[in-house]
Amino acid sequence: MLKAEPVWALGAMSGTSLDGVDAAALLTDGVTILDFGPTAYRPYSRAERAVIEAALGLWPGEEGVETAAEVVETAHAEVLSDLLATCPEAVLIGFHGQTLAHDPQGTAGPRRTHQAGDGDVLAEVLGRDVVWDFRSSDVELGGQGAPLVPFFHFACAQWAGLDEPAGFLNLGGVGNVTWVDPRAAGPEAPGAVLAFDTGPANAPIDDYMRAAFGLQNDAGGALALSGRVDQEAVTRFLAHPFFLRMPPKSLDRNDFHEILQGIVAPLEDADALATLCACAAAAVARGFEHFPTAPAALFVAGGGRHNHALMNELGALLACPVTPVEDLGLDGDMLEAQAFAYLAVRVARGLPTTGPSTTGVAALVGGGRVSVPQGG
Ligand SMILES: Nc1ncnc2c1ncn2[C@@H]1O[C@H](COP(=O)(O)OP(=O)(O)OP(=O)(O)O)[C@@H](O)[C@H]1O
Ligand SMILES: CC(=O)N[C@H]1[C@@H]2OC[C@@H](O2)[C@@H](O)[C@@H]1O[C@H](C)C(=O)O
Repeated sequence: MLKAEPVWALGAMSGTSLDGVDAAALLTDGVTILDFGPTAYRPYSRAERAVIEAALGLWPGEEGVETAAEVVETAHAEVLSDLLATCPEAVLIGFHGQTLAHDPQGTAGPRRTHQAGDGDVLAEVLGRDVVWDFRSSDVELGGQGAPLVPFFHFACAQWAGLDEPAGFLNLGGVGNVTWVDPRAAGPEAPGAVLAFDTGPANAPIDDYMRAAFGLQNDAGGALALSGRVDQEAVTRFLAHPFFLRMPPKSLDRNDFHEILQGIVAPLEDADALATLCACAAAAVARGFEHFPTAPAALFVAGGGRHNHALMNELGALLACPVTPVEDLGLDGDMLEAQAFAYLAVRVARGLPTTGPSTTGVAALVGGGRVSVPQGG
């Protein structure tokens, strides 16, 4: 087990938007953020993305999973060895892997979650201890297995010197939000955080752009900004049973695929995109109803903060200021990668990574397996 001294760790995240791997270095003792280090990004090629996409919804042992895992491992080995070259002092690596399937409710079989990529392989290639499989034990113990970033959001709030409750929103493929009270003693203290997935965010927007135009995304939300929101469709979207559930709650990438397909089908392109942005923002606003107190501000990370239509919708719906996490001095493209560096150190120190207020697990849980390089 690591001592309580700060160490440099690397973290890597391959998110639900399937765009690529984010990696970042962090100096931490697993409680406090002491410094942010270099970052790196490695996009998936079209062919790699297609392999991963074909494996979405699959569980270990099913055909296609092994090939997807190899793509994930190769991309991570590349980006993490580049990052190690710029931060050789890193002693530990947090490796999330790629979620292929997530069913913590057990709606289609046993309750389970599946992240592709083997930590043993990366430990061997990179010559460092690798912490991975962060979600399984939480799900086995009755939790949602997601979101995992909330304890790091708490550390970010303290690092930024916030002194009243605030929200941290991640707009990735899926959205997740953390209400944080930075005055609490630590992230695991009662009342420190409340977190849950909010709903779909960029994934349906990207899927639409790919199908309609062969593009990766609606850059800056430009097309959505020229469209008109179908408010009646947003109301239909909000009738989805997910919004009736109390947190904790989490989502798989395509959980809203069918309903959103139905919503956009009759609309013109620009109106469809404007409506998808309005749905993502309305889902966040619904989430606010669960917060213990009104947050002083909502700080937004993830690629969706670059989508001005989405950010405008959020600003219009929420009573508090909505701003990118850059306003706190944080890097909104790397927050999740940094979170997995932070969580890796917590695992190595035997500290919990999730709890009743983040995943709904009955007690605090330290998720994650540690792979040690052979002979290391
Ligand atoms: N300039 C931009 N304009 C619009 N959308 C953007 C822009 N830049 C990135 N995005 C979108 O942001 C997403 C990537 O963000 P991010 O890396 O935060 O997601 P992720 O980590 O893959 O997903 P998740 O957090 O759900 O796991 C993609 O859907 C991408 O299309
Ligand atoms: C199962 C899974 O991989 N969920 C992702 C996804 O992407 C955003 C949201 O849904 C969040 O719950 C989670 O990722 C972040 C890193 C988390 O666990 O905090």
